[in-house]
Formats: sequence, C-alpha cells, structure tokens
Amino acid sequence: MTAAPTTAAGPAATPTDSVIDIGPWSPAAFEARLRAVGEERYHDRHPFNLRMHEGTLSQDELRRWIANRFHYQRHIPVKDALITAKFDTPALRRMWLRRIQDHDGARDGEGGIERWLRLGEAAGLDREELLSGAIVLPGVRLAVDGYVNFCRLRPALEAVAASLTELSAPDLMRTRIDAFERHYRWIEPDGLHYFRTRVTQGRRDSGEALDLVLRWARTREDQERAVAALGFKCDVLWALLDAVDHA
Ligand SMILES: O=C(O)c1cc(C(=O)O)c2c(n1)C(=O)C(=O)c1cc(C(=O)O)[nH]c1-2
Repeated sequence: MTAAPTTAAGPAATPTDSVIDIGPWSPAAFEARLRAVGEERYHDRHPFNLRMHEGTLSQDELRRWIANRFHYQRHIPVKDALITAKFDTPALRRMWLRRIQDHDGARDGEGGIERWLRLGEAAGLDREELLSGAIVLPGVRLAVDGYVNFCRLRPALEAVAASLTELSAPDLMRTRIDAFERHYRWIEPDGLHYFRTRVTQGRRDSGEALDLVLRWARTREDQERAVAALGFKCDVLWALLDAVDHA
C-alpha cells in the first residue's frame, strides 16, 4: 500500500479527505435520507407481511399477528405520553395529545385501541384474552419495550424521528385492506375499520413529525441521530414480525 503523499505543511489531502463534508445536509437531502431508510428497511418487506399480502397466512397465523400487534397498539399512547412530557410549549403538547386521543378515544368504546379490539373479535379472538396479554410472545414484549424505552430516554428529536416509519404506513394500510378483502374474507369487514382510519391519521401524523424533525435537526450530527432513530424503529417493527413469524 502506498502512503498518502506529504508536503512540507504536513500530509496532503487524499481524494477521500477532500469530499468529507461535515456541514448539515440541505433540508431536501436530509428528507431524502429519512425516506430512504423507510424504503430500505420498513417492515412492508418482511417475509411475514409479504405472505399476508399474497394471501397465504393461515387463520392461526393471522390471529397470532393480530393478538401480538395489539401489544404494540396499546403501548403507542404510552410512548406518546412520554414524548409529550418532553415538550415545553402548549402548541407542541396539543399536537401530540391528539395522537393519544386518536388511540385512547374521548370516551369508552372509541379510539384506535377499541378498533383494534374489534378487529380481533372480527377474526374470532376473545376481547378478554387480548386484554389479558397472555398470548403476547417474548420477542414482541422486548421489541415494544425497546420502543417505549427509546422514547422515554432519548431526546425529543430522536423520539419524534422514530415515529417517521409512519411515512410508509399509509401505503401499507391500503395494501393490507386490499389483501384482507381479497384473501381473508372470514374476517368480518367491519373489523378493517382500524386500518381505514390509519390511512388519514398516519399521513397527517407523519407530515407533522417530518416538519418538526426537519426544523429541529440543525447540525449534521442531529440529522444523523434522526436517521439512526428511524433505523432503530424499523428494527423494532422487523423484530416484532420475526417473533410472530417464528413462533
Ligand atoms: O400496521 C402497521 O404496519 C403500522 C405501522 C406503524 C409504524 O410504521 O410505526 C404504526 C401503525 N401501524 C399504527 O397503527 C400506529 O398507530 C402507529 C403509531 C406509530 C408511531 O410510531 O407513533 N407507528 C404506527
């Protein structure tokens, strides 16, 4: 190997040194990096989701997924409460509290958690069994704990960036609704209401979160942390499906 040429002033710049740029990415380049993480690592490519979409999951497999995903759903408002507590303005807290209300509803019998329970019932699962958490797999518990604790411990920028998997979620919801209507007709159609609601909610939530992340990440280091947070969240969703797939 040849050493890099030196000058009297010290080592000369190598071609690699000359392209190192530690300034922040432009907003467009930063957004492209975030979107690329979703395109490469989102769980829509997981083998379990691919099988779901092609219609080859058995009834037991689909029920196992619904029961285990319920564990994720019921923890979303918990992690959103942890994120809300990091904000120091009423406007930000109001924005994030709406997410909690989307899941918990304004009263009993409303909201995303209730709609997910109805999805479970439409698939023949017992509401009390879902609520008991008895059928949650160890790997799913760990993945969900990982996400909640990430949002508990990391700064607001990273916790909000982790939610940006939702940039890819609306497309996945449409694919899923289509697959359920076509291949899994044994599930009562009313049960799909959760997914229909999430198309609009996911688009609005991810748009708001993206605006915040683009605004808050001023340095390259912040931007890289945000990209890494989104990569971590992709791992959470992937690990959850690994556990369901290999059960
Ligand atoms: O079914 C899915 O594939 C899926 C994915 C995601 C996601 O990308 O994190 C969410 C949801 N669903 C969802 O229903 C939901 O409420 C939600 C909240 C969040 C979040 O991180 O704040 N992600 C997701």
